[in-house]
Order: sequence, then structure tokens, then C-alpha cells
Amino acid sequence: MTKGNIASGKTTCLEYFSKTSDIEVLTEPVSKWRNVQGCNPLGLMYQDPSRWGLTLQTYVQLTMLDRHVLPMSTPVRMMERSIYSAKYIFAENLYKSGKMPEVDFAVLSEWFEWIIKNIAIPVDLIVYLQTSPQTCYERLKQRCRDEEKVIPLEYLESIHNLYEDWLIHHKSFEVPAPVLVIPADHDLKKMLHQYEENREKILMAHC
Ligand SMILES: Nc1ncnc2c1ncn2[C@@H]1O[C@H](COP(=O)(O)OP(=O)(O)O)[C@@H](O)[C@H]1O
Ligand SMILES: Cc1cn([C@H]2C[C@H](O)[C@@H](COP(=O)(O)O)O2)c(=O)[nH]c1=O
Repeated sequence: MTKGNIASGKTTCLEYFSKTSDIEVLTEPVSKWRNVQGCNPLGLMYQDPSRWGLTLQTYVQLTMLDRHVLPMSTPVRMMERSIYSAKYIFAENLYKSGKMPEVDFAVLSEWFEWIIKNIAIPVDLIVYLQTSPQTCYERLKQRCRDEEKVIPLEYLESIHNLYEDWLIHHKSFEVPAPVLVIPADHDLKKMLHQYEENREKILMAHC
């Protein structure tokens, strides 16, 4: 699984590996989060997180689960984020920042606990693209997704700190697989070089 802050370069990384034969790449279903039956839960959440946070996170949880249970069609599958990041990073951030009411967080948490207890979600390796929040802020502005124009640097800092506490400092939640950290503040050329250096570790993780 490839993890990292918003606009850290996850999709770019997965697009690079998707050129390799016998690898299936599952990018995040962001288009669904922007359009479910004509509504845009991602946009609504950024406009009014207290009202729409649960709506978005419930849908993210469902669509991530849907990805996790898809039968494998190749020996290797790379997936962008996971049901774990949705809960441990984004839902947690909404709750901790006082933007998700206690009852919403409790309902979402019970759903999440039920899922991970009853449905197998195997993960061999977490590839963590480690960036500074400032780098993500610049890449986010450059990508210019409409819904994300309201995101301040502080939001990316909170998401960054949650990732670091989870995957690096092991201070928050159980980590479901070994973590490969790839420093990702570099330009594209250096990033592609690092992906090549780590190719074997990434593609042989299931062995
Ligand atoms: N190493 C890099 N250097 C500069 N820009 C990058 C780099 N990697 C990705 N980008 C650009 O940053 C933006 C976010 O990248 P993307 O892969 O969509 O991130 P994510 O999937 O993590 O949100 C895109 O416009 C992309 O072209
Ligand atoms: C998993 C997850 C994502 N989001 C938001 C964060 C971003 O605005 C997009 C995903 O974009 P990225 O470029 O792939 O990082 O979705 C969220 O609000 N809640 C979540 O659980």
C-alpha cells in the first residue's frame, strides 16, 4: 500500500509502477468521493466538516473496503492508501480537531472495528512517501483540485503529524505491515530513481 499526505505524489508513484507487467494498481476512488449520485461529499466535507465529515468518511470506508475485497488479477497489487488511513488519519483528524461530533466518530469507529474483525484485509508492505507539509502544500496548489482550494497549510501539518505518529513513531495505532519509508520531497527525476532502487523490495514484499 502506498501512503502519504495529500498531494505527496502517491498517484504519480503508482502510475510509474503501473507500467510494469503483472502489477495491478488501484488508485484511490477520489472520483466517487466527488460524485455519488450527483452529490459531492468531498466538497461538502471541506465546506462544512462538522456536518458532512461522517458522510464522507462513511463513503470513503465503503469504497476502500470495496477495493480491498476485489479478487487479485495479478501476482502483485499496489493500492493507494487503505481503509486504515481513512480511519486512523482522516477520521481521527476530524475528531481530534473537534470537527466530528462524538456520536459520529463512535458510529464510524464501530463500523470500522466490525470490518477489520470480520473481513480479511491482508497487507504485505506499506510504502510511506514521506514529505514535508510545505511540499504537499505547493503540489496541492499546482494540482488545483477545486474542492481542495480551501485547505490551509495547518491541515496538511495535522495530517502529516498523524502519519508520523502512526507509521514512524508507533505512538498511535497498530501498524498492519512493515513500513518502507521513501523520502519524497525530491523532484520527479530523483523520485523515479528512488522507485527503481526500491523496486525489488516493493514488488517482492508478498514473498
Ligand atoms: N516529485 C514531484 N515533484 C514535483 N511535483 C510532483 C512530484 N510528484 C508529483 N508531483 C505533482 O504534484 C501533484 C500531486 O501529485 P499526486 O501524485 O497527484 O499526489 P497524491 O496522489 O499523493 O495526492 C500533481 O500535480 C503531480 O504532478
Ligand atoms: C482517504 C481520505 C481522503 N480524504 C481526502 C483528502 C484529499 O482531499 C482527497 C484524496 O486526495 P489525495 O490527493 O489522493 O490525497 O480525499 C478524506 O477527506 N478522507 C479520507 O479518508
